[in-house]
Amino acid sequence: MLNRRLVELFRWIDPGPGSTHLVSDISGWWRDPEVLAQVGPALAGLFPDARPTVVIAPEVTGLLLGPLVAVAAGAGFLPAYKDGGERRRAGPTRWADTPPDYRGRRLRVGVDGRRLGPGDRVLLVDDWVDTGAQLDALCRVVGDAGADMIGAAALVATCPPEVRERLRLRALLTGDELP
Ligand SMILES: O=P(O)(O)OC[C@H]1O[C@H](OP(=O)(O)OP(=O)(O)O)[C@H](O)[C@@H]1O
Ligand SMILES: Nc1ncnc2[nH]cnc12
Repeated sequence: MLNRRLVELFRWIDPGPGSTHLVSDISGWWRDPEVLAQVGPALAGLFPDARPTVVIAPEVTGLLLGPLVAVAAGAGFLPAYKDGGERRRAGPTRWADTPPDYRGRRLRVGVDGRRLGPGDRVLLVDDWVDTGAQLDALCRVVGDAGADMIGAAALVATCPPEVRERLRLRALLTGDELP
C-alpha cells in the first residue's frame, strides 16, 4: 500500500532549457500525511530484529527521514553533514571522502565524533541510493569509530547489485517501479 502511494506521488520534472536530465521530485511524499506516518516504520521494518542504537542519515533529506526511522526503531539519531556549508560544528567531526556521487560530486561527509563509538549498532538511512557514494563514505566513518554496521535502509534503490550487497541495502522501491 505504501509502495503504491510512493509511486503515485512521485514525479520526474524537467528543470527547463539547458538541462540534460529530468530530476526527481519527491516533495509529494512529505506532504502526504499517510506517507509521512508510514515511511519510518516501513524502513525500520526492513531490519526487524536488528536493534540499532543509532540511525545515521546524510543531509538534507536524511535530516527529515532519519529521525522518523530512528523513532520507529527505538534508536537515537545522528545527522551526517556535508563539508563546505555555512554550518558551524560543535565538536570534533569524523569525516570521510566520497567517490563521485550521482551528480558527479566528490563530497566529504561527517558526523559528530563524540556521538558514535564502539558498542553502537548503526542503521544507515537515505531516501535514495544511486551510486552508493554517500553511504559508502558513511560506512567508513562508522568503521573508523569502531561501531558496527547493521546495513542501510532506503526508499528507492537505483544502484547496481554489488552496491546493494556491499551496503547490505534494503529498499522499498527500485528504479523500474518508478514512472
Ligand atoms: O547514491 P549516491 O550517488 O550517493 O546519491 C544518493 C544521495 O544523493 C541524494 O542527496 P543529495 O546530495 O542530492 O542531497 P539532498 O538530500 O539535499 O537532496 C540522496 O538523498 C542521497 O543522499
Ligand atoms: N536520481 C537520484 N539519484 C540519487 N539521489 C536522488 N535524490 C533524488 N533524486 C535522486
